[in-house]
Amino acid sequence: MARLFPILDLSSFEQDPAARAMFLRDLRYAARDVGFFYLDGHGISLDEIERLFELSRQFFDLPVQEKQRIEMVNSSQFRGYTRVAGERTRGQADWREQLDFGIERDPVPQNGRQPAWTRLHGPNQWPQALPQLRPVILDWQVRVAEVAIRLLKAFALSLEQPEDVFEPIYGEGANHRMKIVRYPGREQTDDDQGVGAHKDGGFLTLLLQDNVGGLQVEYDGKWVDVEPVPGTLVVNIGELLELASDGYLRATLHRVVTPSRGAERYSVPFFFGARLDATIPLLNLPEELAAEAKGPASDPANPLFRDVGVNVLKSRLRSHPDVAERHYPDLLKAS
Ligand SMILES: O=C(O)CCC(=O)C(=O)O
Ligand SMILES: [Fe+2]
Repeated sequence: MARLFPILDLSSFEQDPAARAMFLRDLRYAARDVGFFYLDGHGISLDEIERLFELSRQFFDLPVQEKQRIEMVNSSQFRGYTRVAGERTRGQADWREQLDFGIERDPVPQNGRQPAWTRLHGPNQWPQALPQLRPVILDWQVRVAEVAIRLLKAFALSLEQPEDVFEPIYGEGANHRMKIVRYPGREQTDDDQGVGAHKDGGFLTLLLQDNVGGLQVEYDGKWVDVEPVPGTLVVNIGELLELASDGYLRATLHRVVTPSRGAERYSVPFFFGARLDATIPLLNLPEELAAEAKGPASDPANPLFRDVGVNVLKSRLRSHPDVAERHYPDLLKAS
């Protein structure tokens, strides 16, 4: 049976013109028809992958008090630890624990005149009890951001745009977020919802999953398993790339089902986003592609803004109401 989610080899994009043309064609179909595919040939080694999983396991094995010392609610940048059921998707608790990171930088001093999203810049929270985690995460951020940029260039070409058409969104300080995630097994909950059905809000998501399985994508009205393929990253399109391509590229609904009894699942989603001060470009597609573009999906419950910072802050406030209440009460009052 043909695979619904193809495996694309990014290294063939950097080879001879024939291999490159084939890669671009496959990429366009994969991203348009299902919006999900596996990426191989990305240059990240199995050792790097294993090291990251090993440190994730060590982090989640820490005593709960250690994890709570860096709870996300301490951070106006939405960085840090979220306990099981601490995050919500469409109002329902997600049965997973996670540690969120963004770009490590100083906060922007506030004088009340900057846009609210400037408060999203700032430091991460690192676990004191596991100092080895920090260099591994910082390294992963660099490695995967590079892959995302190579891939965005390929997306641009596959849409018959100049290779650097997305440069304004990632040049000089792209913005991204990532997290390490643990889904506990069925013996700890009756709930199926590891994470509820959603689309990703950024540009591109590059996900590392272990070999347990549970990620599902909605295709043709059914939920289809994204089986683990060792060494690959699972790539999916975010809503802002869908918006930029006038719906030619699809942001697809996906979810994670709670692992079976006695199992647990680890994953590392990396959300490549645009600079917070960017405005999403609207691509001018050639006629034959424009004819196939469906227009971005519009969901009245989830309006999309072309101003990236506004969009990112909107979705962070919605996912983490405790952070919103502690650090953004001014915005909650206004809305
Ligand atoms: O853990 C996964 O496999 C996917 C998680 C996910 O979709 C997300 O965090 O946006
Ligand atoms: Fe997702």
